[in-house]
Parts: sequence; C-alpha cells; structure tokens
Amino acid sequence: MTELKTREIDQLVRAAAEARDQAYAPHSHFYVGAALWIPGGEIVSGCNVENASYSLSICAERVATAAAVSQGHRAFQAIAIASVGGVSPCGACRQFLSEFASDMQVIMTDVLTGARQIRKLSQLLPDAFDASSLPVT
Ligand SMILES: O=c1ccn([C@H]2C[C@H](O)[C@@H](CO)O2)c(=O)[nH]1
Ligand SMILES: [Zn+2]
Repeated sequence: MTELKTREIDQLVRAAAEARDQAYAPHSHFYVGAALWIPGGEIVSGCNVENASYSLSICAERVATAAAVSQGHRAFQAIAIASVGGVSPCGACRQFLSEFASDMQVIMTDVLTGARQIRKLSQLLPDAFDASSLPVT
C-alpha cells in the first residue's frame, strides 16, 4: 500500500491529537488519540475509553478501528497515535490492526514535542497470527 505524503501525515497526526482531547482516562490519566487513514483520504479517529473495572478499558487504536469498520471500511493505509511520549501500540492493538493491513504505516507522535516515529505494522508485529492459520470451513 502506498505511503502517505508528508502533508497527509501532518493531517492524520492533527486528527489523532484532536481525538485525544476526547480521551476518557480518569484512572490512568494517560490520554491517547488515534486516527486511521482510509484509502481515498477519509479519516476515522478514536480515543481510549477506560472503566472502573480496569481490564475493560480499550485503547484508542482499537476504538478507531472498530469505528472505521462500523462505517464500512476494511482497509487502512496508516494510523497516527498521539500521546505524551509518543507511545507505540500495545500488543493487542497490533494484532487487532493486523486483521486489516499488515503493511500499514504506524505513526507515533508525542503531543508535547511533536516528535514522530514511523514504522510499518509488520515491523511491530512480525509473523502475525492471521486467517491463513485457520482451517477453511
Ligand atoms: O497505545 C496505547 C497505549 C495505551 N493506551 C491507553 C490504554 C489505557 O487507557 C491507558 C493506559 O495504558 O492508555 C492507548 O489507548 N493506546
Ligand atoms: Zn492497545
């Protein structure tokens, strides 16, 4: 899948930072926003949503992915993730994203400094478990 242009990355990073403003994180106080770039240029975003029953909390990346799939999208070119420190996605989110595109760009951005790191999802999750491992029914 083609890589995003710098100006598209800037736009996606802004969307992730805006999504972060909606983060519901009263327990960890770690606020995260994520924005997906759909082929064609549409952007779908999400934020982390925590719960008093801690393990029910869901990361911004999976919220954005579920929102995009709910809107009919099945292919993603890139995801930007905005947080303090510019963290990389957790293992669960890497697996969740890999269902849709193993070669998508993952742009991790620090909202305080603006620093960015860009990786391919396949670099973050090599040898992913996928449908090819499942029996054909
Ligand atoms: O990449 C990440 C890492 C963490 N979180 C959320 C989950 C939890 O609400 C909080 C602390 O882990 O940050 C995300 O949304 N995305
Ligand atoms: Zn996660």
